[in-house]
Amino acid sequence: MTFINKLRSRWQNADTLLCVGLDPDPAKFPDAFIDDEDALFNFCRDIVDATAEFACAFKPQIAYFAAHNGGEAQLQRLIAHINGAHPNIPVVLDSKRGDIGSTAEQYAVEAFDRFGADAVTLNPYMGFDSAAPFLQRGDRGCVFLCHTSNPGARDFQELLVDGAPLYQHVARTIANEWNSDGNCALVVGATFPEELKIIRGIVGNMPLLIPGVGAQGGDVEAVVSNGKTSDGTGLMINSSRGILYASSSAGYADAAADAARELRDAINRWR
Ligand SMILES: O=C(O)c1cc(=O)[nH]c(=O)n1[C@@H]1O[C@H](COP(=O)(O)O)[C@@H](O)[C@H]1O
Repeated sequence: MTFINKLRSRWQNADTLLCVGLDPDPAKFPDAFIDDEDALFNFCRDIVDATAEFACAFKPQIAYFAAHNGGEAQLQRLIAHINGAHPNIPVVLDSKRGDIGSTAEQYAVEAFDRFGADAVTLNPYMGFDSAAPFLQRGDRGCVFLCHTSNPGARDFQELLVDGAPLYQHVARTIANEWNSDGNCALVVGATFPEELKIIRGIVGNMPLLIPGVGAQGGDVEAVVSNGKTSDGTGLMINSSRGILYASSSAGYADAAADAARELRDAINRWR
């Protein structure tokens, strides 16, 4: 099944728009993981299994694994675990790739074949040929940065180009020219709800990945009201730290499940 169809099925069947972000930081782990060589995998597996029923997608962030010796092997095991134990939940590998075509081909193999992800986050700055190796894998999703959640998003993304902010050109070009196989999605920060509304107006029903609720201060009501499609879907609203580190005690997995349920419910109130 394609990434987009898997995501749409999950939205419908599990009634959730919550994306659980997997950004494992050993400094924040419960004490039980102190001498555990597989702590990245074991901690994330516990979080995945506890939160799966509330998730429309999982989003592992590659830097949190690649920063550690042996971490990428644990990321590989983690995605294999999700694909095996929770096969209806798509995995978005957050690696924000983008390079000349020949190198991008290797990054596509990394995301889709080595790691087995359903979708990958991509930086569109280098243009169409840098995206083509990913776009050509029509069954997999290409999630392009459009208007990011951080304060520096304004530095380039809001610069006026031919009378319109650059992020609007990105949204329009991807929706009208890069999405011929229907496998594109965009990243829009929860911290920019007005821009989210404009982007939704440009891209129709295209899925949007929305990071920035919780720790970064984005407002759930504004995100859902401004970002949802007419059928009340269209969004993967991500929370990482707010779920992973809901508790550092022995009950961390139950606390993560409670945090995921609460955010799923808060999102559903505004759909
Ligand atoms: O592509 C992303 O996922 C992303 C884009 C963006 O604009 N802002 C952003 O925070 N992210 C990622 O989303 C996650 C947010 O984590 P929390 O702020 O802890 O929920 C991190 O993995 C970030 O790398």
